[in-house]
Amino acid sequence: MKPLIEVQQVNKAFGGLQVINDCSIRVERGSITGMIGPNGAGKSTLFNLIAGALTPDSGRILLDGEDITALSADQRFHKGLLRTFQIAHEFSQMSALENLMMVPPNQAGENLFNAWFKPGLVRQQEAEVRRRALEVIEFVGLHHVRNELAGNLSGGQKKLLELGRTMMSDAKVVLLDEIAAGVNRTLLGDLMGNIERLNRELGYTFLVIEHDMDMISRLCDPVIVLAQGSVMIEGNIEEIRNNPAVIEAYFGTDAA
Ligand SMILES: Nc1ncnc2c1ncn2[C@@H]1O[C@H](COP(=O)(O)OP(=O)(O)OP(=O)(O)O)[C@@H](O)[C@H]1O
Repeated sequence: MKPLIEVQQVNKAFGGLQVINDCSIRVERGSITGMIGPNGAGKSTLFNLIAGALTPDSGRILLDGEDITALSADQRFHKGLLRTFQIAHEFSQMSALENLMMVPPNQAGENLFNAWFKPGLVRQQEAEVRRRALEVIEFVGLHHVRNELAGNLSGGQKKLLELGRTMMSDAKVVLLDEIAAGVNRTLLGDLMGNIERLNRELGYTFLVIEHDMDMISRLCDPVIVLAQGSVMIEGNIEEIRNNPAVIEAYFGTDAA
């Protein structure tokens, strides 16, 4: 079967610095693929290249077999390639529920033609969006704070809300960039449980960059280790943990 994401021999330099170096990865449909690597290995740069925030100097990026290298981040989003973003400042003054209701693209309410000529349709679609937002907020465990301003939520609750926002659109694959950072262990447990359920029950595919090894061990298979802009090794977490080259890349040659 075709991989959902395929990065083929991608290169990216900033000035004279070759940050991504003939890098090829595959993210299989239905997987939660982890990506780890030492600081500066190029993980965030690779995410930006996949999401469309950066353009590669050479190489191709495919989504479900289609070459998306020339598409903008927005066009990739509409094809179901989503990335969690921090809640933007302008949304912090809206309730958690309203934040979810803002997400769906192609809302009929934004279409002037529909607003003038099909007001019934707009009301019907708004009701549908609200129903879905209520389901999603229940799913991510934030029903009790649905009317709180997003800006007043704790760090961990904001991450759950970000995950909820990705669920409001039709995602094929979700890129998660260090979502464990700054989240307390209880909420992190909820977050991981929700990612597992999205994967198992709803068929979401994930690509996860994470420094938190507990999270990588619990969720991810396979795990890709990136070093100096290319793949050092890929395998399950045990293979990664026991690989001497990985130990050296993380801890230096003195590591026992
Ligand atoms: N826009 C940019 N301009 C110049 N250099 C950049 C730019 N973005 C990243 N770099 C450099 O590219 C290298 C890789 O950075 P990147 O953030 O992709 O690594 P990372 O693996 O995500 O690191 P970390 O784990 O610390 O987040 C670093 O040396 C960084 O300084």
